[in-house]
Amino acid sequence: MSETSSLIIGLMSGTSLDGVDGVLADFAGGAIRTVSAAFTPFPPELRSELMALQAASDNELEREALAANGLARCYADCVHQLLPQAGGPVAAVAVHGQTIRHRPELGFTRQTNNPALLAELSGIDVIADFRSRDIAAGGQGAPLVPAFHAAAFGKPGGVRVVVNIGGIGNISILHGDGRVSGFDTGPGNVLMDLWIGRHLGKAYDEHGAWAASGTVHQPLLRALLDEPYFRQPAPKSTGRDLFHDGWLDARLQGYAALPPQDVMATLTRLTAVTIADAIRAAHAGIDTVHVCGGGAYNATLLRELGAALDGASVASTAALGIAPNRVEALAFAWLGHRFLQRQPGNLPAVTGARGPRILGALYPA
Ligand SMILES: Nc1ncnc2c1ncn2[C@@H]1O[C@H](COP(=O)(O)OP(=O)(O)OP(=O)(O)O)[C@@H](O)[C@H]1O
Ligand SMILES: CC(=O)N[C@H]1[C@@H]2OC[C@@H](O2)[C@@H](O)[C@@H]1O[C@H](C)C(=O)O
Repeated sequence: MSETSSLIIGLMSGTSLDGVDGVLADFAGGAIRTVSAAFTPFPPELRSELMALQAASDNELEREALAANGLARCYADCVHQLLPQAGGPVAAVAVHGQTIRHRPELGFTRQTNNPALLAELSGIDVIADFRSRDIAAGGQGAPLVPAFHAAAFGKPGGVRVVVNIGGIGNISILHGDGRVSGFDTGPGNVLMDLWIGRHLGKAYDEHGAWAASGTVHQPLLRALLDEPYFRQPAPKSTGRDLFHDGWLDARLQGYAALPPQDVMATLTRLTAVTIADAIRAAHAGIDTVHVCGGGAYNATLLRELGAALDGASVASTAALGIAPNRVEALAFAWLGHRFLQRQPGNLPAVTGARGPRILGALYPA
């Protein structure tokens, strides 16, 4: 480990399963600064294997180990894209891994990865496995980004709301007195991606154009909203363990005649209203929300979110200085920085853990 370097690389591959977002960050003097960013898409075979590993399947122990090796190679590619901009030693690579199971109620979460191989391929200390200590302390192990949102976006004396819309959605309410609340709201893009993939063979609905061509179907929306997770009190977190194709297909029974673009419009509305309801329940009278994650590029979704919040203004985190597609990777760089300082990374008020804990495990170079 380079004790003197303030540079840390953060790597995030999230529930959308599109690839690896990486940032090279500089934490010198207590600042949080992005030096450069990179994206490494997953090779198609790795993506489909990671997708298959989201549910129980044949010979999954061996297949998971092989996928972890493939992932580590993708992470190493992303690190090698970022290193030329470092201009000096990098203290550590902080890597999330790929969630393939998230079952805090059973006492585990699994972010597959081979951090030892990444340390070998990069020659840099690797910090991995950020969620399991929080779960060991009775927490959800997620969401972890609210602590980073508070550090990067908090506004003393005023309330800020940050919404991450990745595969899953999660909110952070940053209160003016320093208190932070937050939880996973439910589906972000995961159901929309699934639906457009099935009908148009596309990875996602570019700018929400397809959804905008359809009409929201109220009975289907009510059927989708009739999911106990939405009413469950925080702390709570979720993932593809709940929101997968089987979940959607069960609720679509009886709606086979609906035009697919109407289903898309309804799924987009579902994401917007579940996020808006969660924000309203956590704090009344919000006039602005800041969105990050890939959903920030879906104009229809942002319009729906503003409407569901009674006309509140919806901006991207770019307005606060960090591009929406960089926030999560930067959050993991920050969590790596906390680990190196032996500072807690979790917020017990968010995850429900018994107390603050240092998150992560070190694989020396
Ligand atoms: N131009 C765009 N138009 C519409 N949607 C987009 C656009 N760009 C990205 N997205 C959406 O954002 C998703 C990727 O978001 P992101 O990378 O934040 O997710 P993630 O980090 O994998 O998920 P999570 O935060 O749940 O772990 C894509 O799958 C797509 O649905
Ligand atoms: C178990 C897991 O990987 N959860 C992810 C997922 O993607 C969004 C949401 O669900 C959030 O809970 C979390 O990611 C972010 C980075 C978090 O921990 O805050």
